[in-house]
Amino acid sequence: MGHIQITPSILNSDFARLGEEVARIPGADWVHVDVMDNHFVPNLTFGPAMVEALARVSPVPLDAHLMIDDADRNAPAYVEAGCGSVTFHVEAAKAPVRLAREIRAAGARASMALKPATPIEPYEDLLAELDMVLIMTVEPGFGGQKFLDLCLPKIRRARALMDKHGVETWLQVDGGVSLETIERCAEAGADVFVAGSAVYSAEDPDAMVAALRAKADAARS
Ligand SMILES: O=C(CO)[C@@H](O)[C@H](O)COP(=O)(O)O
Ligand SMILES: [Co+2]
Repeated sequence: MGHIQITPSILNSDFARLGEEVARIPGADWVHVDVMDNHFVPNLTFGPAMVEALARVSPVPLDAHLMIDDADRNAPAYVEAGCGSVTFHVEAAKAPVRLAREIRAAGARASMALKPATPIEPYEDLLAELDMVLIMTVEPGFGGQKFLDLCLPKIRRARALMDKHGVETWLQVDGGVSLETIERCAEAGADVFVAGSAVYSAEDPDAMVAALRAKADAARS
């Protein structure tokens, strides 16, 4: 299991001041950018040009979460835009192994996301091809939703499969992660934590990043 990492989502930040919003979280490990196309999910956010502009000013690397159809064709643009990590949804990819290899070859970390109803077991043999697996703990599309406890067993099963195969793949959780829920995720085996509304509704977002990290670290020991 890797060290604890916190990746705040800018989905609930002020889109009119994105450069300033990312400057408020210098203590984060990554900035999580939720890319939505109004097809894979019923919401629309950023495209590659916007992400490229953000990558130029962000104090930490970008962790792109692509909630878009036809991931095979559309994901490589986000590596080119300067993201350090690119996550595609397996439900939107026709050839996930080829896509993961393409993302890695282009110089980014390759990651695969699963919606709450998508099982991890069919993808056991893909783990070595991936730098990270993202387990959604809400239905993708919007920030500020309630954490789904029903996803915790899948986090445990994913960690067990990673241990069984001896891979270094990170395990990210995304959706409803807060001071109330992060310990449960860390105990289940997650090591990378997305937090959107918890960070950007806090008076001091960087202090919230530190508080989330401390809770996850404590849950580990
Ligand atoms: O991918 C998504 C939503 O689809 C997430 O990244 C959320 O935007 C995180 O926000 P909170 O649930 O933490 O408010
Ligand atoms: Co996300």
